[in-house]
Amino acid sequence: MSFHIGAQQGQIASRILLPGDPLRAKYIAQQYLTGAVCVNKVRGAYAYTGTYQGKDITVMGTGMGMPQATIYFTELARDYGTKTMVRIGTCGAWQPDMKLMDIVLATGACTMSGMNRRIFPGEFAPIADFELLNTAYEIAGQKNIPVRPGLINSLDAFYGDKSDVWQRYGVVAGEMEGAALYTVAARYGARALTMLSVCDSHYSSDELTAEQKEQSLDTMVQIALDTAVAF
Ligand SMILES: O=P(O)(O)O[C@H]1O[C@H](CO)[C@@H](O)[C@H]1O
Ligand SMILES: O=c1cc[nH]c(=O)[nH]1
Repeated sequence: MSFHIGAQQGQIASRILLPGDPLRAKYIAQQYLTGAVCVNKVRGAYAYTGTYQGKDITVMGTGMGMPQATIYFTELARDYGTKTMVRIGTCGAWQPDMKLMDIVLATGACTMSGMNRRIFPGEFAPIADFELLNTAYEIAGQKNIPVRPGLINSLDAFYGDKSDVWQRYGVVAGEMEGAALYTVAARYGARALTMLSVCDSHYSSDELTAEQKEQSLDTMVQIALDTAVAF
């Protein structure tokens, strides 16, 4: 057990998928994992461990925002020795040519979050692990699934006032955890990637429902599973 996770040592796999939504984790475990066992229920941050293509894998919900998610990222890497961490989140589209369900591979994460300055004593540049990123890109290509590699912005405030400066600098999406994942992974020697599915847009009123965010992100999930078990 760690301070916030009830799983015993050995019950968390070295590779893990990390949705924000714990019910997305439950859906993925039920749909894709063989022999899935729920290994954490503390605070509703459900974690399930099973196998995919014969390899151990865990999927765990980390909640919304960097203060909460950072607790889980840290305890998973530091206390359970997790080495391959793939966030599978939702995001807002920040470029006009993007639509619902488009998949982003976050090459790096801009952030103005206080969290990153508290984890690292300065201005760390949070970037994806290149091999993980490249593997996800290649797997998507093999499946003929278009993906958009690019910079994201990890925000503290979902409802903050928006500036268009990020869009002008080519940032493709906004979400709330990726920068912290990349920084924590660097701190503990894990590899990390953030993959995102577009659930709303700056340029239209289209948005996914809660149920769709839970149970219809299969295209991204399948790329993430195939990527994670390559490590
Ligand atoms: O769908 P998840 O993975 O939670 O990701 C995004 O959705 C939440 C906000 O609606 C934030 O956690 C944001 O990062
Ligand atoms: O616009 C959005 C959509 C999902 N998650 C975010 O953080 N922002």
